[in-house]
Parts: sequence; structure tokens; C-alpha cells
Amino acid sequence: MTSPNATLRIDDLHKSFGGLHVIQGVNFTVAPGERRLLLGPNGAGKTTLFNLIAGDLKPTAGQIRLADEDVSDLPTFRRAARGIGRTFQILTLFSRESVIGNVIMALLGGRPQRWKPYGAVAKDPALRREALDVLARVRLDTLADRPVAETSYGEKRRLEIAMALAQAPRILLLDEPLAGLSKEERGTVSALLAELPRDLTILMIEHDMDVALAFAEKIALLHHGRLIVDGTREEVIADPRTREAYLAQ
Ligand SMILES: Nc1ncnc2c1ncn2[C@@H]1O[C@H](COP(=O)(O)OP(=O)(O)OP(=O)(O)O)[C@@H](O)[C@H]1O
Repeated sequence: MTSPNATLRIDDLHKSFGGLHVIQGVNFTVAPGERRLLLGPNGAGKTTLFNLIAGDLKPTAGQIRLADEDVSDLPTFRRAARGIGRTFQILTLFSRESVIGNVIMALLGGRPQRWKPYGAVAKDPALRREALDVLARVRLDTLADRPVAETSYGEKRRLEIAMALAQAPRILLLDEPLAGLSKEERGTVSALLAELPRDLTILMIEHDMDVALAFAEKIALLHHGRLIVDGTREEVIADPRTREAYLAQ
């Protein structure tokens, strides 16, 4: 399989934890600008695959390429600097800091200013403006100075997306961005995801089928660590293996 222009390309990826083979020879590519959904029953290996792509786990075998560069041996922070952004299923925010303070820290992550005292850098008007622009993309600019501890769960989830966007990723890995959200919040998050620019490639794990299927153009279905179906939304929905994988749960 050759896709020279793929944003992400995974070749024969394996991951075992002791005798448990969680990822068993996964091959797939994500094209620039694509909206790809990663589906699979509980325990299929979806989050493990995200951890392997982001660099939080080391593969047992196989390769991961970002825009043709082999990043398989790079640590997480170097992959983030190359353009792999992600959100987590479990919130990872600084709750005592303000909403904008969290985004400023994310903006500073890859810049030389991060070595200067945070208090001084955080007051830089240009940096603040940049952070407000990022917050506007997730509709949180009006809450910029609120401590994270005083925001709702849904607002925290949107802030996590803002922090990933602040690092200007080429590909964004979204791990269940709608999990635990109210109906109203789900609407807000799905609308802001639909507005993200097409130069950003998105790979998403999501169990909310209405939103996920509306969002995704292509779908990969993982089952017991193998991609058993990989194609357009219509092909994957129509494939009997999709139904079997979910019924077997
Ligand atoms: N660090 C680890 N050590 C041992 N086993 C692990 C580890 N991480 C994940 N696993 C196992 O790997 C399998 C796949 O887990 P993973 O979280 O990737 O699945 P998932 O498809 O994301 O599931 P869910 O939809 O429930 O989040 C599970 O059996 C899990 O217990």
C-alpha cells in the first residue's frame, strides 16, 4: 500500500502487553484534511492505537509516519512538535489556572518563550490575543479569565480541544470528544468540530453514532486489535462485519 502524500501512515503496527496482543498488525493511512472515524467495541484497542500514534506507548513492531517522516522512535513531545495533537478521554487541565492561562501554556509549549518566567510571559498582549482567538474557536473566549475549577464539564472538554488546537497540529486525535456531555453540549462540540479548517486532518474515536457518522467521511473499524473494515462511511455501515463486531460485544 503506497500513499506518498498521506498525513498519517501506519504500517504493520503491533502492541503487546505481556502475552496480551492488543494491536495485531494494523495498516492504515489518513489523507490530508480527512475526517476519519475510528470505531470499535470496548477493548478493541482504539485508545492504545492513539497512544502509539501520539508516542505515549512504544510499538512492539511496525512503523508510524507523519507526512512521510518516520516518527516511530520519537518521544511524545517531539511528535507533538511535528504536528500530532491529541485530546484525552480523561481531563488533563490545570484547574487552578484560568481558562486562558491553560491555552497560553499550550501555546508556549513549543516556543523559546517557555523558558522565561510564566508570570511575565502570560501578560504579553500578543500572546493573550492569540490565546483568545483559539478560545473563540471553541466558544470559550467569554470565559477566558475564569478559573478552570469553576467551569462546567462540557467547558473543560472544549478547553482541551482548544489546548490541542493551540499547538497548531497537522493531525488532531480526538478521543471521545462527546463522552459525558449533555445534549446541548454535544451540539456545541459537533458544530465547532465541523468548523475546523480543512488543512487540519482529524482522526476521532467516538461512540455517539449520530454525531460520529455525520462527521466522518471514512471509517476504520477495529476489532480485537485488527482493522476488520476500512472504507467510506457508506461501505463500513453496509458491511456485515460492522454489525457482527458490535453484536459480539
Ligand atoms: N497498559 C496496559 N497494560 C495492559 N493492558 C492494557 C494496557 N492498556 C490497555 N490494555 C488492554 O488493551 C485492551 C484494549 O484497550 P483500549 O483501551 O485500547 O481499548 P478501547 O478500544 O479504547 O476501549 P474503550 O472503547 O473501552 O475505551 C484492553 O483489553 C485493555 O485492558
